[in-house]
Parts: sequence; structure tokens; C-alpha cells
Amino acid sequence: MNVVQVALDIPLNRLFDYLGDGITQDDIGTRVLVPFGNRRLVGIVIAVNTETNFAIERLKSVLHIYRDIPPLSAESLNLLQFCSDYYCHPFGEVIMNALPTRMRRTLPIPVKKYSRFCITQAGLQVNLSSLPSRAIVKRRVLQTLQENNALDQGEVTTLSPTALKTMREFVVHGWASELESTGVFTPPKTSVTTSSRPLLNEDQQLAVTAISEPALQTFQVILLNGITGSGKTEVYLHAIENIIHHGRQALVLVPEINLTPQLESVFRARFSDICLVSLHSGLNETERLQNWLLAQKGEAKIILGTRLAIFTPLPALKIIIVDEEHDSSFKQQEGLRYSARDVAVIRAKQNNIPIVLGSATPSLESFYNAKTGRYQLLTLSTRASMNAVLPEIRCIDTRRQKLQEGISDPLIQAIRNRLARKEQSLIFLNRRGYSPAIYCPECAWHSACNRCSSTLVLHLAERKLRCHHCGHEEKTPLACPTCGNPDLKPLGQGTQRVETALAAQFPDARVLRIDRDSTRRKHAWKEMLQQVRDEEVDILVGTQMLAKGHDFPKLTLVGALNVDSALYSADFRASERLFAQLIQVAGRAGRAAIPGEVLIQTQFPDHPLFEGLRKHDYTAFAHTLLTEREQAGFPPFMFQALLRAEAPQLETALNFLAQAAHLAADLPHPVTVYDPVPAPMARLAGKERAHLLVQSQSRGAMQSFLKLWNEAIPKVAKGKVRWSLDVDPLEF
Ligand SMILES: Nc1ncnc2c1ncn2[C@@H]1O[C@H](COP(=O)(O)OP(=O)(O)OP(=O)(O)O)[C@@H](O)[C@H]1O
Ligand SMILES: [Zn+2]
Repeated sequence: MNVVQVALDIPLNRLFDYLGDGITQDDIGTRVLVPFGNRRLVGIVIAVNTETNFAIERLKSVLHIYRDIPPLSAESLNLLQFCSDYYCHPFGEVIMNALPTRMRRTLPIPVKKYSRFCITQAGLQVNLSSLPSRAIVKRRVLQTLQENNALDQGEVTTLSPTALKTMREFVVHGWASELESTGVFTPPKTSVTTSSRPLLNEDQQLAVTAISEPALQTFQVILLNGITGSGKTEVYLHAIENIIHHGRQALVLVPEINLTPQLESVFRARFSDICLVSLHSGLNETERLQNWLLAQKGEAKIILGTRLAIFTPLPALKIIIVDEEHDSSFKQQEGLRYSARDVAVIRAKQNNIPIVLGSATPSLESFYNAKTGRYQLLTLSTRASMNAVLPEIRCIDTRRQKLQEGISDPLIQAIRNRLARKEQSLIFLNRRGYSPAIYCPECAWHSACNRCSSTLVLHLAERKLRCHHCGHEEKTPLACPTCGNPDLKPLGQGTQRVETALAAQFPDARVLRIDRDSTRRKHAWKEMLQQVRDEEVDILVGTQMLAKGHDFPKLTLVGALNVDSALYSADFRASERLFAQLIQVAGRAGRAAIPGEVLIQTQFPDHPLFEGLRKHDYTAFAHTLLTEREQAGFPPFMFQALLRAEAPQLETALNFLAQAAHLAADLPHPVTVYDPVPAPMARLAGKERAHLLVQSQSRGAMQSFLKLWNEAIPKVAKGKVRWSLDVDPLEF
């Protein structure tokens, strides 16, 4: 009887032994059902041995092995093992969370039967013109079958809703024969027409050649630093086109696919005869499973997905592309706190293939790697579209302006000019709601969340106060809860307030607000983007949702409000993020023939960040930041890890961290251990939070240290403390 070692979704970093009758080495990577305490769990076979360290007679048996789909490959298991080790997270949890939800369930994956239709001799001899011209579907189905000889059920149904019925009639007629096939699903084929391809400009051509060079089809990281509108997408498309034959696969990671629905259509249009699947959280369980399986079987050649797609098994992976590589959404902020971009680089290395990291504003980590020669830097320095130039960026000094509802006169005037010229304006502000808080001018009371260290945001239309961190909401009070003053005032501006103000200022203009509140309804976001493109909107008010990757040819003015808090923030990454965000949002203006203008309202127009921004000089700004980081001893010159703790009482969390710091001091590795401190957001959803930072100049030393520390910490984690390690943290 074999002993099977199984990884389970359990917060313990170990495997569990079971007896497995008939389970062999070939089953490594296969799902099994096993008893665990009084539960039954699905896990993955990691090893099959003949011995165990436990008393063999006490081992329980595997209840069921699911051979419904192929096992996870050794390549996948290696990548997941790497993540478990690097991020100090239990292997079983890492594996199980990388799988589509349906595969974690105890139910087997439904294996569908599907039909394949083949043309018969009789069918081949039918003359299409002998069919009545009214019989459109019949003609189309027969013609397609004659041209292709055989069609899958899925392909037939894309021809017309009644095509399958027609095909069955052909079978009865003897024109086609039907074969039943079992497979998990039929691959969907797209039915869009192939789009025209612009001629690459010189920069783009150089980039494509550098990426596709046959001699370089080994591991190399290419940092593609292309300004907004420089045609990075076109470079990706060509690079993929150059490798996507002989069954090879390409993986494209994007920050938030729902934010850029047109990207998927661009890819589909270009690769209309190639099976392309997307993988993101907007899909339902069945769709996600289906796409994942197509990728695993090698049928899907292009996989377009968000961070979770990095773990998809891909047997013929030949290139990875990470678009907007600087985007913080590649980092997961709970559970396994991995960075999909960093894991992608590791995966490319394990597979010995090239990886392209693209951005107009690369992360300082990647920029530094390019500077030190570890990554190859490719630059696209002009806008791709004819006549499109970068917009002019100027600051409006708000110390010298009287603001109306947060908006300055020069900005109002600029909007008015656009309205007169029938062009569009975008007002960018990263705060949804009407105002970030309400306050009492008499006693200085303000609306605060009881459960979090944050304010309650006013949502005026619904007369609600809402916490954007824990979701708590309550009715707007009619009077001040402390002094009874009925005259409460909104404090600061949110998108709703700016929308209202602009609608009052320009009663004839069509104002559209785009933020997470206004796009909650299904399809709302897509419809709104269409409205903007159809020029049914004059003024857009929106959050960062609007900043990324959109092409609005009529948009010529961008106004940015409320940017100052990031300039002097305690978070050392705040200015890097602000710069990236402003470059992105500025990048929406002037993408077609009409030049654009960007106006930024600030009290600090002389800040070096604006200096770099005005010149569109990411490189100079990045160098300034790197110098600062080096002096301060921050990443990318240091490697960091954060031990996070939360407890009902702050003291409990801090005590735990103090003990963990003691443990750390006794370990033999050169890391700096800082003092435990309350988190910047010290209270969240009723829990007090604190953390402890450790730093090292060497990634290797940090990794050896973390391994030991992670094993030691459970000894001091008593009572109601919840803790987790965050390796390479992005948020504090
Ligand atoms: N060689 C080319 N000739 C003409 N137009 C091009 C060329 N390459 C790309 N374009 C067009 O230029 C526009 C901008 O390209 P794209 O969206 O890829 O830019 P980007 O670098 O991804 O910018 P962003 O970072 O702002 O998303 C698109 O409309 C694209 O079709
Ligand atoms: Zn709250």
C-alpha cells in the first residue's frame, strides 16, 4: 500500500500522509478527497512513498482520487513551492488558492460530452446554389462544413442560434456524420474580423526585434518604458505574433481587466483565429474553470488575465508580458501576499523564456534593475499615432486662487473653452462620495468611523455616511451629535460634490461621473465608456478608474484636484505613486490630432515632482527618487518584510510584536529589526493593528532569516493575536 503525501488548504506548513490504494507517482498533482478530523477535504497529491514517519496502521485512506482532469505539472508545483517558501505561506494554502474555486470542491468536474460533425461524401457533393436562397442558415452551415471538413459543436453554435438543429438535419440527410467526444469543454472560437495593423514606427520595431530575436528566446527581463500613447500594446501584439505558432502559449498580465474592456477586444481582433481566454475575478466559477482548463490543456494559446492568472498551468508557455508593471494591484494584500509581477519574473526564469514588463512609469524596483543592467531597457519616446503630442502640463497655484467648491477660476475657464470648441474635459480626483466627512462648525465634531481610524464619507443622494474601509454605514444626522447644532457642513470634496458643482456652473453641459459608485450596475462601466467615445459627454468627473489605458480622441483637457496629500506623506512610496497616477491621467489628453492640456491644482507648485511632470521626464524624477531612497535606506536598496499583527487591544498586538522582535534578535542573520509600531491605519473593522519592520541589504540573508523566524513566531503568538508576514510589502 502506498503512502500519499497530500497538500491541504490548512494554515500549517506541512503535508499530510494517507494510504492510497492504486495511487502512483503518475498521480502527483492530482486532486484527492481525504478525511481530516471530522471533515472531508480536497487536496493535491505531492508525493507517493512506501514509508511514513507515522504509525502506518493509524493512517487513514484517501477516499477518492479525481482523475477527471490532468494533474498539475511539476512546473506548476515548483512555482507554487517557490511562492510558499519566498512569501512564508503554507504550501497547501498556496496551491489550493491558486486553483479555480470549482476545483477545490468535493464534487467532480462535470465532464461534458460534445459532438463533432464531419462532412460525408454526399455532403461534399451538394452544390450550395442548389439550396433555396432563403435558407440562409442552411447555406452558411453547409458552406462552413464543406470548407473545414469537420466542426465542433461549439463552432457550429457560433454560426447561428439554429445552426445545431440544421446540422442534425444534415446528419439525418446523410450529409454529415456525428461523432461523440468526451472532453471537458469545446474551445470557444472568436468570430471577430481581423483588424488592420498599423505600420510599426522605428522605436516599436526596435523593441519588437529585441524581444523576438531568436537567440534571445531564453530568460531575459525586458523593461519596456514607453510614454503614454506610445503604442506599447502594438509591441506586445507583434511580440506575441512572432512566437505564437507550433502550439506555443503567451501569458499577458494586466492590472484590472474590467477597467480596460477594450484591451481584450484589441487582442481578440488581432488573433481572431487563435483560442484566447481571459482569467479574472469578473468571471463566474464555470467560466473561470473552463478557461483555466483550456489553458492547462494547451488549447488556449493566449491567456489574458489579472494577477491570479500567473498561477495558471501553461504547458507551452513561451513569453510573459506584464502591462502597467508598476501597478499596485499586482500585489495581493491578504492571504498569500504575493506580487504577480515578481512571481512572473521567477516563472520566466524557471521556464527559461523572455518576459516583458511594460509601463510609462516603471516601478523604482524595475527601473533600478534596468539601471544596474539586470533588466534590458527598451524605450518608446514618442506618441505612436500621427500628430499626437504629449499634453502641456501646468500647475495652478491654489494659494493665489479663490476656490469655488474646490475648483479654481483658471480651471473653470479652461473647461469653458473646451465646451465652446466641443471638446471633452476630464476632472480627476481620487475620492468618491460627496465629501470625505461632515463637521460641526460650532464644536468641531466630525464624522468618524467607530470601527476604523477613518472618517465617514458623506453620500448625499442617499443621505448616508459610509466608511470606505469597513463598509459601515449610517443615516446622516440631522444635527451635531455633541452640541445639537443643526447646521452641519461637508468637509472637502469628493467626486459627487465636484459633479454637482460643475453641473451648476455649466447648466448646458453634459456631466458624467465615473467612479466605483456610479459603475456598480453591471455593464454600466462599458456603457459609460461608449458614451464618452460617442461624444455624448462634455465633462467627465472621475477617479483613477479613468486614468488607465483609455483612448478618448476628443479629450483635450485634464484637471487634477486634491493631489497635495501625497506630496508630503509618511508613506515613502506616495510620491512615486502620485507621479505615476498623474502621468497616466495626463496621458488621456491629446491622444489624437488635437493637442491636450493638463492643469494640476496644488499649493506646492515648486515641488520637484511637478518639475519632472511638466517635462514629462520620468527618468529624471526616478533618478531623484532613487537618490532619496538610497540615502534613507529604503527599497530598492533594501529588502523589507513586515510582521503584521491585529488584536482586539492594541497592547496585545504590540506585546506580541515585541516578543517576536526578541526572537528575531537571537537569530543569526544580518537583518535590522525595528520597533513595533501601531499601523498608520491603527484601527480597522474593530481590530487594532500594529506592525514590525525588518530590513536587510541582502535578499538571501532576508530569506534565510524569514524561514527561521516564521517557524519561531507561533511560539509567542498567544491569545487573540492574528499575525501574518508580508514580504516586500507595498502598503504599511
Ligand atoms: N505604429 C503605429 N502607427 C499608428 N498608430 C499606432 C501605432 N502603434 C500604435 N498606434 C495607436 O496609438 C494609440 C496608442 O497606443 P497604445 O494604446 O498601445 O499606447 P500605450 O503605449 O499602451 O499607452 P498608455 O500607456 O497610455 O495605455 C492606439 O490608438 C494605437 O492604435
Ligand atoms: Zn470603518
